[in-house]
Amino acid sequence: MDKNDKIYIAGHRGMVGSAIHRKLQKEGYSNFVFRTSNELDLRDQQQVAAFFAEEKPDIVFLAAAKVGGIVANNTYRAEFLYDNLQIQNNIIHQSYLNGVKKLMFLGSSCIYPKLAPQPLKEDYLLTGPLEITNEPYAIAKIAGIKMCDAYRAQYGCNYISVMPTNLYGYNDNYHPENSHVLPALIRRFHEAKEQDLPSVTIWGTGSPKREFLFADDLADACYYLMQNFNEEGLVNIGTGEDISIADLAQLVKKTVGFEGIIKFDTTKPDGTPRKLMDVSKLHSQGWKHTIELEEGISLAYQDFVEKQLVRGEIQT
Ligand SMILES: NC(=O)C1=CN([C@@H]2O[C@H](COP(=O)(O)OP(=O)(O)OC[C@H]3O[C@@H](n4cnc5c(N)ncnc54)[C@H](OP(=O)(O)O)[C@@H]3O)[C@@H](O)[C@H]2O)C=CC1
Ligand SMILES: C[C@H]1O[C@H](OP(=O)(O)OP(=O)(O)OC[C@H]2O[C@@H](n3cnc4c(=O)[nH]c(N)nc43)[C@H](O)[C@@H]2O)[C@@H](O)[C@@H](O)C1=O
Repeated sequence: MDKNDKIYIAGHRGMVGSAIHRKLQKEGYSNFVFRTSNELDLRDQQQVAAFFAEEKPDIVFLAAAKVGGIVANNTYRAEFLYDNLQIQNNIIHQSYLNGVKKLMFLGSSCIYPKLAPQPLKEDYLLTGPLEITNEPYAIAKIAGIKMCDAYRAQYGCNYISVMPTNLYGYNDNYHPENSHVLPALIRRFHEAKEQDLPSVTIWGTGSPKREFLFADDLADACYYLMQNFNEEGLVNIGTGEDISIADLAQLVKKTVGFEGIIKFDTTKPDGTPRKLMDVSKLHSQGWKHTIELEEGISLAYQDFVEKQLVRGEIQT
């Protein structure tokens, strides 16, 4: 990447896209092109073709997607498959037609088989059945990896794929039903404290384990790999450490300062029992995370409080 390259961050208002933007600004990049989903619907082939022909970006970060937690993935199965395939097909194909120098595709740890051995190595891709709650999303993400590899093999495009673990951070989605677990718990514990409630209920049994990476660490890794990684296949991005959902709830409870008890709603799905990333490929490339979970939850909670109380930006 050169300092005067024209950089298109698809999804620049989202949690990941905004973190990548902050990181690139910090590194001295300033030639950006952005479109919100209202200005450019990335599912629309003609709109995307016209945008690439007009703007001719040099570098693309593909961080736009239909994103959500376990219940959103399971409820809006059609949109998670259709929107994500459309968005990534349009961006990757138009990048090829318009001579984009390098593209990064963001997948997810849910591409791995539900019962794959732990930790999850990159070569476990397509070795077994997927977790059913997010199968449509995972199928779209797997197609994205294969699309980058196919354009590299046939046309020599330098398109790389990274697989982030579960993320959290600034600009997260705090929707009560559709969000991921960490923002959901931050909000629920905060509201319970505010309302002086005796208990907070979390979904599932509490026994599944998840790994969490702060979005600014992810952005740092994305920038690093954009400069140093030029191969087919995929690279996991995570911390290599996980925690049970019950223990995570205790951490959020402590950070928020809630004093009641925790209950479990076992009518809600647990999803994959465990999704611990093998990060040896990432570490061998020379990158490691810096923000540990407790610190990250504290930063995310401050951001939530500020957005909710000061700017009224949290969705209801
Ligand atoms: N959050 C997580 O835990 C994880 C996320 N990822 C991946 O990281 C990437 C970013 O996720 P994250 O930042 O969390 O998601 P967000 O929901 O925060 O942001 C997604 C962005 O995508 C844009 N977008 C969605 N649909 C369209 C559309 N039809 N046309 C144009 N833009 C659209 C939105 O734009 P606008 O704001 O303008 O509406 C939004 O800014 C995704 O690829 C996701 O799969 C991977 C692993 C975990
Ligand atoms: C990033 C990843 O995110 C999704 O997969 P997931 O890891 O299952 O994500 P999740 O954050 O929604 O849940 C994690 C765990 O936490 C439990 N849990 C408890 N209480 C709440 C709760 O209140 N909300 C949510 N969402 N989960 C809760 C929940 O039951 C589950 O056991 C994919 O669909 C896919 O999008 C993907 O790639």
